[in-house]
Amino acid sequence: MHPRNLYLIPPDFAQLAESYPPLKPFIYVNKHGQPLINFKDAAGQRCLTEALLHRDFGLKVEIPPDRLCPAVPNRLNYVLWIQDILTATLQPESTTSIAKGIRGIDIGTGASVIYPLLACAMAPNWSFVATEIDRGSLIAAENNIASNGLQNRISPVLVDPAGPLFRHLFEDASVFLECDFLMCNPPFYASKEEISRAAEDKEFDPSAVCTGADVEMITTDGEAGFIQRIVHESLIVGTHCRFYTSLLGKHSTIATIVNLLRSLKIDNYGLAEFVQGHTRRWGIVWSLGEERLPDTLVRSTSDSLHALLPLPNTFRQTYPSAITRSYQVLSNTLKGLDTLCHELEGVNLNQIPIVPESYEALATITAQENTWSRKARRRLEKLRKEGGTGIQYAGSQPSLFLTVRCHFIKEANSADSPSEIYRLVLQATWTKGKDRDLFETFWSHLSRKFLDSSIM
Ligand SMILES: C[S@@+](CC[C@H](N)C(=O)[O-])C[C@H]1O[C@@H](n2cnc3c(N)ncnc32)[C@H](O)[C@@H]1O
Repeated sequence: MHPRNLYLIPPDFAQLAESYPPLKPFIYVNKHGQPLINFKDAAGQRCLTEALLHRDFGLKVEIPPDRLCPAVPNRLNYVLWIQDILTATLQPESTTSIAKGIRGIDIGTGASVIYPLLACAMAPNWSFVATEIDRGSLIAAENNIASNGLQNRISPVLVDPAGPLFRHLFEDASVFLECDFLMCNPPFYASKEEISRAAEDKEFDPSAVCTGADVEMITTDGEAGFIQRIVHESLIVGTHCRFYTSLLGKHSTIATIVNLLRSLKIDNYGLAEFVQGHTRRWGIVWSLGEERLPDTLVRSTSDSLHALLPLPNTFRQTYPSAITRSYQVLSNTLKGLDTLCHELEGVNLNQIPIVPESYEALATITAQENTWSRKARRRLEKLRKEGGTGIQYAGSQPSLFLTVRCHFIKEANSADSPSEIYRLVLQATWTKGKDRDLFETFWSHLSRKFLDSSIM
């Protein structure tokens, strides 16, 4: 579960019913005296969702009995993950700054409008376009939006099931031209037969009754086909949307979508795993822009995803603590690459500081091109000898953005020296750019300089 999920500790149902009395009839006490809810009772499930949204988010929501009842804790995992992605990549110069607000699209919002309502309840500057093909669900969604006074922040849109999923929204200036993210909890199945098979295999939520109507659960090409359509439309919309995301309910879908992204040369993607009780879901995100996603958010540690993960955006190397000159090595290396822009914070050390863990040198670096390879340095040298002033980059955008951090970590030493020693950690994080080779060659150059200094 997401570490910021309110439901890391399961709710006390008796207390919840006190704050939302309509829940009381659905509570029973088990033989250990524990108040519980029967998740196989659809009315009880619905009332629980309404109670949690009411007590924890101040939302008034009515879910029609014949439509999908969303489980709040797992819907919250997905919203929190998107919040993390946006927080980690929000650039001051971003076209959709905090002042303008965060704008998202929810594909297939359902009667509960669960994602837009949760997100808007948590963040006052978020707004949504929420699409739906089912007129009944859309009417219920409109009522839920109005009950919460969110008509000016959530715009429900009825879309044609045979038409595009979202690309047309970008052609219609009355909706919007730019957005920060797209999210979707797609229909899982390709047919009724698949639903029956999944029920036999107990693939989904074995402990809860599924309240979804066919229109909500079934789509012609199934979950994978639906997300493939999102990928193909994202190629058309491009960077008008910063991050495309989707929830995945089937493990087999992950490889299908990752392979599609790889075949389209989209390397800026990531995967997360959300575990909630018996339910396991995955999140996929990709971007056609330059903002690189932090490994902590998109390189899930789950073994089952290992082969499908993107390449890392952070490299780390440790060195003997003898490199007290880390700041100096970093500073000299950066100065030596004269066309590179950098800002360096930290202090020059002559010895290991008294509190080594508190030491940190930080550099923010941008580069227009490779000035560190042997070939590039020879070229610059030649230009200089010919009397030129070096390469002029006036007005051109940097192609590489990264941060470098040096700090110390404590390590218990081996038996021959029981005392604790410190090692220096050099870490580089790629934050923006399209050219992985530029980042990786810079890292090789920098880490080699540190290695050379540690053996001197
Ligand atoms: C699994 S439900 C998710 C509902 C809600 N977002 C939630 O998480 O509880 C999928 C939803 O997508 C809708 N849907 C199916 N095809 C769609 C399409 N082409 N465009 C927009 N919505 C669609 C269904 O009607 C349904 O409401």
